[in-house]
Amino acid sequence: MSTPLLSARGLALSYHCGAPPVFTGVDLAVRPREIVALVGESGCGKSSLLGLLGGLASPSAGAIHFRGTPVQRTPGEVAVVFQDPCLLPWLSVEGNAGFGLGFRRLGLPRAARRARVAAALADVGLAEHARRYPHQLSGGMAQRLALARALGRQPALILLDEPFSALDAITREAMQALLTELVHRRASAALLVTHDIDEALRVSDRVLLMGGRPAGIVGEWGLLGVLGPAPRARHTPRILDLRGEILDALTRHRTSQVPVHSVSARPASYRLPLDPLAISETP
Ligand SMILES: Nc1ncnc2c1ncn2[C@@H]1O[C@H](COP(=O)(O)OP(=O)(O)OP(=O)(O)O)[C@@H](O)[C@H]1O
Repeated sequence: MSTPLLSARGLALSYHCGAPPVFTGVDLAVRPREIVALVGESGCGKSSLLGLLGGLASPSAGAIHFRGTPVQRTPGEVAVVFQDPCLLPWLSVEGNAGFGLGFRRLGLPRAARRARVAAALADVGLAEHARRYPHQLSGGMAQRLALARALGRQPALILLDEPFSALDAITREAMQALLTELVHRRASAALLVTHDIDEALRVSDRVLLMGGRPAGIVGEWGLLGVLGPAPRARHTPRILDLRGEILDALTRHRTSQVPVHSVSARPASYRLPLDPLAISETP
């Protein structure tokens, strides 16, 4: 098996000295060309874990390795995409896509920067909107631009924190297909934090479930051999079985005390809400 691009061993995080840890003992790995989905109940620590992996905070314990080497700072080969596209309103689409590429430490000549931005905007279908400004974009376009900004760095690994959760269902599916296509074509890898088990089953090669208190990785499902390559059709019988399995595991490893109603009587056509545990059973 190939060396993981990114791996974590025994990661723990407490936000304050003496506070109970949000998670402990987290081991995970993301391999080249792999899309891994991280799912779990709201508040269990998914974003906090992604923040550690993306270098936005330091762990209380444990180690992060990149290409097998321990790292203190997240390398430039890792890019992060947040739920909020975080665009700079005074910069054009082109300017936002290239933001950061001009940093001196990257040493990128102007022509190379322009080529990267053009390629990234073409990849996400925004080439013809390069001169627009963020207020002239739809939510889906803004999210594609955030993805283009990450792609411009030509990352080996993209960390995504619920990047599509604010989009309508059709745009979300288009973005999911785009993400899988880009990861496969650019031979990179992705770790996707999502509330949405359907999304995890549609786009990922492997699902990790975070849960418990303090949280940890409590379940893992390899999808590639079972469901074939992503993106996948919705609601095939095997996907529905797996969705039930993951939801049951999620319920067993709950973090919070939000009441949960029976999941067994749910019809096959039941549509998961964004937070699968915030279920109010209307007849
Ligand atoms: N900066 C912070 N300071 C203190 N506590 C924090 C901070 N950020 C998050 N937390 C706490 O850490 C826990 C995990 O939060 P986190 O946002 O990582 O969960 P999550 O699984 O991503 O949630 P959601 O799915 O709702 O986004 C929560 O109890 C939260 O209140």
